[in-house]
Amino acid sequence: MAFLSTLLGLLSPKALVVGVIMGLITNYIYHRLKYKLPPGPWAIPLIGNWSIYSKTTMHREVAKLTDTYGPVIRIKFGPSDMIFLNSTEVVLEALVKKKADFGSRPSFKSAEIFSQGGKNIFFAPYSATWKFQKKVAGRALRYYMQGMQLENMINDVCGQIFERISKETEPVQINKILDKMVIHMLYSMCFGRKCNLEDKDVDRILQMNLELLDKFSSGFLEDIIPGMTSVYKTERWKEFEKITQDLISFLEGELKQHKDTFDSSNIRDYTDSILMAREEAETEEREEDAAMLSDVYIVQILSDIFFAGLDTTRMILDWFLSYMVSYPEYQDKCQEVIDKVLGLAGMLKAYKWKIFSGESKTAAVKDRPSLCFVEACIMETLRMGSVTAIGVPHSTICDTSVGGYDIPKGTMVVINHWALHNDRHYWKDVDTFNPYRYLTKDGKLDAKPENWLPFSAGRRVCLGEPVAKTELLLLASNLLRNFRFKAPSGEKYMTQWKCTFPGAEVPADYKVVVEKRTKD
Ligand code: HEM
Repeated sequence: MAFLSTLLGLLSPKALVVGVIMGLITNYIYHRLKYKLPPGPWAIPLIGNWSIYSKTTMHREVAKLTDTYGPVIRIKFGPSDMIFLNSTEVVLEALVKKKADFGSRPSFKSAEIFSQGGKNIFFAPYSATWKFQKKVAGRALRYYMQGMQLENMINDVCGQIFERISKETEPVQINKILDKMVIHMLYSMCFGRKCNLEDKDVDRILQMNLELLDKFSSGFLEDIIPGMTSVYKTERWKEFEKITQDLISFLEGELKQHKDTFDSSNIRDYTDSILMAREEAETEEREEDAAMLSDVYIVQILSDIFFAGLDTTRMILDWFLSYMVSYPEYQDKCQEVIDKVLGLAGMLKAYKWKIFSGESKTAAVKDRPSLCFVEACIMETLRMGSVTAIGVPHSTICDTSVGGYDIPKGTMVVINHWALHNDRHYWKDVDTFNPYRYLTKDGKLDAKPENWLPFSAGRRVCLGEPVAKTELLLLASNLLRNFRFKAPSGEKYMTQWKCTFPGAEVPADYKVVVEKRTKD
């Protein structure tokens, strides 16, 4: 009886609160004594450094702190640690030298919903399934890039979009047209459809994606408070779940159509390439591999390619054109190089002619070595136009260290690409757009600068890097070959930036005058 009353006494609310607080304090002291954690600014208990992590410009805020704290900085995200790596030295130590230590992803409730429980590549924890999926997805992309499929698809999309651009007689907000161009390109690539600008399904997907960014990219309380969605679902959360489910249903529909018409002797697109990998695993009785390519995993691989490629590519193209308008001398130089390689033929005629004759007068992969100046402009755009300023957060799979500090297992680690790309000690005239940074004296591409890391590095390096670089070069070359982009008359245009969601800088709204360079 006395034992029971003691136990009940221990469980009284007052005792519970005291117990929890004591537990937290003990855990905090243990943590601080066991680990030499990186330094960082003072944080409000439990809430953390709200004034930093709630800002869309947190990459710039944290970069400012490096003078005080050095390149490894600890920010409190709610009650959890968030470690920012702000120099190439510590980024490469973590991602390349320490190999898998920093190779996982933190778990967020919203990411879990989007990835159907971590089944995509983007948000998946470091695991055998993630490794296998990344390998299969990478092989399928390489397969797709062989031969003429990619070029044909880009030429088809350019042909149709350019016809539309050429009708613009007033200053136009070009990013809307670029968005359409990129979504049609990805749609053709993933699902093999010939580009049709009137296709309402494609517009709907773009709209849903923009809505997701617009309404939800500011983040969720549900990601900070564990278990919140099990107790209460806000209207905002329910709306997020609905749009996400609509996007997943769209991908499921495409997968079903492909399964129904799949023919391994005729691989039509990226979806077929992944289905082919599954068929191979089944034929060779690799049951575990086939299970990792079940329908839900394939849907998520498609989601990776579609959505990881969409925003990054359309935003970088937007930056590219804004820099071409701000620096007309570089636009001139690009056009001189492009004209030399491709000749100055009739634009729309060239596309029609190509369709009839089967020959191409548009930018091709084989032209790449001759288009170094355009590629250097794209590299500089990727440095200055910070569309993935804080990349995708990493998480540690074991107790490890970086820059002389301990990083406990399960800590969130952020790569501050913006800090690397805007390091005044590394880049001369850091705020000036200068493609010559990447070129040798004789105009060839030089070795990649150490601080240039837009696609990240190591185990989690961007899966789409090779395809993104090729697409961007071909799209940019085709655009500049056919049009001259200018600031509306009399205006001196200089690129300004704004942040649409945390870590994603895009050009502030601008309009351009489009002049056709070629005759119809
Ligand atoms: C301008 C274009 C692009 C940029 C700047 C970019 C940048 C990035 C960055 C910074 C990451 C995070 C890497 C890390 O965690 O350290 C990433 C991851 C990823 N990207 Fe890209 N990306 C681009 C285009 C693409 C395209 C076109 C695709 C698909 C074809 C793609 C697919 C992915 C995937 C699947 C991941 C996750 C990789 C993993 O978690 O293992 N990206 N990208």
